[in-house]
Amino acid sequence: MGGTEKSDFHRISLETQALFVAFFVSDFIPWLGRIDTLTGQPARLVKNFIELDAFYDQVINEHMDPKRPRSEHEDFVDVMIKLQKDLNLTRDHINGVLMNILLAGTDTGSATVVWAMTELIRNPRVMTKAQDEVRSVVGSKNKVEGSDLAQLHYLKLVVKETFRLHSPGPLLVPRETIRHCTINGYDILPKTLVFVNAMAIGRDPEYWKDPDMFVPERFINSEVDYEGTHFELIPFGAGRRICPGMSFGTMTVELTMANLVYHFNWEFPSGVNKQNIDMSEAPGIAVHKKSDLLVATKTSSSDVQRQE
Ligand code: HEM
Repeated sequence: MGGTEKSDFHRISLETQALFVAFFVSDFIPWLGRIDTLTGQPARLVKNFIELDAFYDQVINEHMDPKRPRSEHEDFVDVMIKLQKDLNLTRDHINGVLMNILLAGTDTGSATVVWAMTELIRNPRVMTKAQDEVRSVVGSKNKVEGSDLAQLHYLKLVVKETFRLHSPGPLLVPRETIRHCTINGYDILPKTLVFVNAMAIGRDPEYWKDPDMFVPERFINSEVDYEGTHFELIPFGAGRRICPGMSFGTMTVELTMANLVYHFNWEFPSGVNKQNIDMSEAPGIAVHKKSDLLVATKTSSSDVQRQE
């Protein structure tokens, strides 16, 4: 993809994110749906989906062009085109997978990396421990690879603690009840739209000691994981709509974090410190840090090794 396409996609996906959390009167009072039409919300939705489809079409067309320069590795669009006949895939299938990966699979991971870096810089003890682990496992290889991840036990706890405290998709995907049920004494009628607040659950003092503290060690000797069976930690949801990209997403975050702490020493730039750093969240389907994380790098890992 060229530079222009990337920025085009960024613009379109920002609009998609905005639409996910936009206010539609008809969500609350269905018979007043005309107000949405008057404010132009449905037209905005349609325009956004047309733009998304056009973008995916362009990517697929480029991949089908026989004159396209071959890259060393196939990407997932190449693979799907190759498998199209064998698996009976239509263009809509490829388009749908592209949408899943590009919309559901990128923003969540990037938001997690920013929150994890923020917590590491606020907690130098944790940062040093993670750095020591990564640097001792990777040594002078100069790059953390996927195969190193199995040995990065502490780094994995750092990512897990980030998922608990900063669940990137805090309200999961909305559910609709199919029958009457009672939760905590509240009657929930059939066809009620239900939101599960994974972030609030991850910070619930009934289940977590010092819930607002960033302490990756809390998971040592704990059987709680985020794979959808321990309901106190559900950053990827649970049940049949659980995130299908959980392993891929976790691995991407772990690998990115491992390389960031391996290569650089990080600190706050002058004027910013643990007390005054802005930890507020921006509204959106994936919750990003509201203000950009400003950081300074001190030395690279190669400098560190040279000093040793
Ligand atoms: C750090 C990374 C990620 C996080 C935290 C995350 C989180 C979530 C959450 C909370 C849900 C809603 C689950 C529910 O309501 O029970 C979800 C759904 C989904 N995620 Fe992820 N996700 C991540 C990465 C990915 C990746 C890499 C992909 C694709 C390659 C992906 C694809 C999807 C899809 C397609 C759904 C909708 C599933 C459905 O509704 O049936 N996600 N994700």
